[in-house]
Amino acid sequence: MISYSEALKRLLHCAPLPTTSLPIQQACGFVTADRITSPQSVPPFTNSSMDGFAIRSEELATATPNAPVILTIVGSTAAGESPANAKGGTWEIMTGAALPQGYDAVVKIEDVECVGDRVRFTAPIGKGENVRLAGQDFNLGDVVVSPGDIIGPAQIMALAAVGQKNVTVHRKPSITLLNTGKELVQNTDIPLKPGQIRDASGPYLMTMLEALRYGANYGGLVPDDDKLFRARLEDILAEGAADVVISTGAVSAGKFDFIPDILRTLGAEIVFHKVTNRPGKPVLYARFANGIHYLGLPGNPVSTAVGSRFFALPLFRHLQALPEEKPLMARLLTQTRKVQGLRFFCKAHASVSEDQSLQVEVFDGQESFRIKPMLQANCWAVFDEDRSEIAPGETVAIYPLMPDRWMLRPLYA
Ligand SMILES: Nc1nc2c(c(=O)[nH]1)N[C@H]1C(S)=C(S)[C@@H](COP(=O)(O)OP(=O)(O)OC[C@H]3O[C@@H](n4cnc5c(N)ncnc54)[C@H](O)[C@@H]3O)O[C@H]1N2
Ligand code: MOO
Repeated sequence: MISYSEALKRLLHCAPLPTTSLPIQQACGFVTADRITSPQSVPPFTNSSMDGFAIRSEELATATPNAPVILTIVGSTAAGESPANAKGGTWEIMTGAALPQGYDAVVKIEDVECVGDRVRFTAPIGKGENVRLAGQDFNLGDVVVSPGDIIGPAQIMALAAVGQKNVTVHRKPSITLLNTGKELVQNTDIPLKPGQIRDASGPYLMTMLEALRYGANYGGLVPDDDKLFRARLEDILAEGAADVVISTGAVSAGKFDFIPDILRTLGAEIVFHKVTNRPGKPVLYARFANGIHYLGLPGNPVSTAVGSRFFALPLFRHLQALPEEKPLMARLLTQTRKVQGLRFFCKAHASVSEDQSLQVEVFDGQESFRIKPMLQANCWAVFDEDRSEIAPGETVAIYPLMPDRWMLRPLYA
C-alpha cells in the first residue's frame, strides 16, 4: 500500500496527450497549447460608445444652459459605415460607428436639443468622452491566450473578436467506462431479487464526466466473470479508441476481484494497487505498453466518487498539460475523528461565514456505501494520513465536489 501523494506522483508520470487544432467554437473546455497574439487592433477603429453627436470638445468649453453652443449637423454615420472626415460643426453618430477624424468626443442624444439641422449643447464635455479608441481593448500583438489557459466562453469571445479561426489545444482523453458486478441491475423497471442492487456508480461516473465536458463511452456492465471481462477489455483495447479505461468494482481482495490478474495477463504494468485512502483504498492504476491508462475504481458508490475525483480528474488534467489542482483552505466546524495512517476524503459542505471566511462542515455518514450525505455536500474535505483527531477551528483542505472547469483558474491560480 502506498500513500496518496506517492500514488499521484506515479499516476502523473506520463506525457500529456498530443495537440490538435480546433475551430474556436468547438474548443470550449479544452486547454490551449499555443500562445495566440492578436493579429489586429480591437476595436479596429476609433468609434462612438453612444448614439449622439460627435464634436470637438474644445468648442463646447463655454457651453451652459444659458449660453448654449449651437452647431450645425454636417453628416451622419451609422455602425458598419466607412469612417468619414470631419467638416466642422457636429456629426450625427450611432453607437459603434467610426468617429470621423477631427472630432474627439461624443455628446449623448439625451443631452442635446435638436432643431432642424442645428444642435444645442448646454455643457462642456471632456476630450475622449463616449469614444472607444482603436486598440483600446487589444493592441496588435497583445496576448489573447497562453499555453495552459482553459478555453471558456470568455476566451472564445476574445478569440472571435480578434478574428482567430482555430486554436491549438491538447486533446482531451477519450474514456471508456466498464462496470462489474453480477449483483447490479441497471433496468429500473426490473424489481430487485434478493442479493441484487441498483447500479449507482455507473450513472454517477457517466454523468459526472459528461458534466465536466469529458464524456465517456459506456463499455457495458460485465458480470463477475473473469473470462467475459477479459474478452470485453480485449475488445476495447483492440478498438484503440480509449486513452483511459475506467472500471468499477472487482479490485479488492475477494474471490471475484479478478481485475489485477487480468491486467497482468494482458501485459499491463500495475503501477499501484491499494492506496492509504478512505474511502477508495483498493484503487488500482495500470498502464499498457502502448500508453493506455487503466484506472480500477472500487465499486462502492462513494469510493467511485473519490476515485474519480482524486485519481481520474488529476490524470485528465495532466493529460491536458494542466498543473496539479490546489485545494482551497477552510476553517473546520466539526470535530472529526479518523483512522491514523489513512487519508480521509469526507463528504462536506463549505460555506462563507459571517466574517466572510470559508468554513466547512464535515457530515456524519462517511462510509463508502452512504450516498445520502452527498446530496448535501458541495466539497470534499481532505485530512492527511498522520492525523486522527481534528478539532473545530483547524484549517483543512477542501476540493469542490464538481470542479467547474471555467472556474479552475480563478479558484486555483
Ligand atoms: N478482505 C477485504 N475486503 C475488502 C477490502 C479489503 O481491503 N479486504 N476492501 C474493502 C473496500 S475499502 C472496498 S471500497 C471494497 C471495494 O471492492 P471492489 O472494488 O472489489 O468492488 P465490489 O466488491 O465489486 O463492490 C464493492 C461494493 O460496492 C457495491 N457496488 C459495486 N458496484 C456498484 C455500482 N456500480 N453501484 C452501486 N454499488 C456498487 C457492491 O455491491 C459492493 O457492496 O472492498 C471492500 N472489501
Ligand atoms: O475504501 Mo472502501 O471505499 O472504504 O469502502
